[in-house]
Amino acid sequence: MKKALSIATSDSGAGAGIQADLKAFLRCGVYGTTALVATTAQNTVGVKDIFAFPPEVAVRQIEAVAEDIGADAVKTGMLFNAGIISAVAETVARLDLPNLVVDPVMVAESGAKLLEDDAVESYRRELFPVARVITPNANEAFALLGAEPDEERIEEVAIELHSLGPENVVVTGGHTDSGADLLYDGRKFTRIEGPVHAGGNAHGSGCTHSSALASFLALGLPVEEAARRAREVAAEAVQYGLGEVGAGPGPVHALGRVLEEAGIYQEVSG
Ligand SMILES: Nc1ncnc2c1ncn2[C@@H]1O[C@H](COP(=O)(O)OP(=O)(O)OP(=O)(O)O)[C@@H](O)[C@H]1O
Ligand SMILES: Cc1ncc(CO)c(N)n1
Repeated sequence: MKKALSIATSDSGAGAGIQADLKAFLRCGVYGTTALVATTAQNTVGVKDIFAFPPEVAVRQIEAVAEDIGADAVKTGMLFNAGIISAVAETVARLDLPNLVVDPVMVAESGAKLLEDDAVESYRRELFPVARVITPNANEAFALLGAEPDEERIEEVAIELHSLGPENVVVTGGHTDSGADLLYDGRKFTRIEGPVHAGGNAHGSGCTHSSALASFLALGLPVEEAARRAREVAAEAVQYGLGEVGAGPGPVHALGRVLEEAGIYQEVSG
């Protein structure tokens, strides 16, 4: 079985964060491991508290996973501060871990800030240069460049982000009118279209997408095919989103369709 490592933060409500990552890994058929860098006291309504661990906590977990289990791909989610981002970048490079997908999580669906202001520079200088793919959503793509959101300029922004060093940029479009993701590989743009599911139970869609992308890279797919399949998995997780869980936007359900096809969806979700 191929393996994927998530370096990210806990969401106590388990819709996003490291919990969403493990569900997405399972959905995609890879063995998921985790390095927890911080924890949130969070539910579907909002983020009440954030507790970050010292960077060494991340380093030791990544080393433990790498020396025994290994990783065919790695994804990073919420890393919260500059110290953690630097430590993760150094460790992933030192251990030569392949297929790094960086999801530069900045703001929660509920509006809470999930990244300290001075940490943006660490993403730009330290983590993006070692990434195979970065997956900002449209708002994050502009914020990473200190620019105001303007959908007309999305291609320019992808080019500018690519110049910071990642091999590929996927700007996710969950919050745009078209709902399309945009891949830029340094030469050409590819629009990744697909169904848009209304309903608003999309808490964790970004985490699910970046984990699915890492999974498909771990399985050996080329980036474009991995990005297409990742959008399908994320969209399907939104389609099966669990409105009945919590009072806020419900968590995505990465395994919804798989459970339905197995005939056990009602027992689990009903
Ligand atoms: N309503 C939707 N219908 C179909 N696909 C969606 C929908 N919302 C998001 N997606 C897909 O989910 C993936 C993540 O996109 P999005 O832009 O929402 O990420 P994000 O904003 O980082 O997520 P999060 O809200 O978890 O932080 C993308 O592939 C996107 O196309
Ligand atoms: C822990 C965590 N990671 C990522 C997100 C982004 O959705 C979130 N809300 N919480």
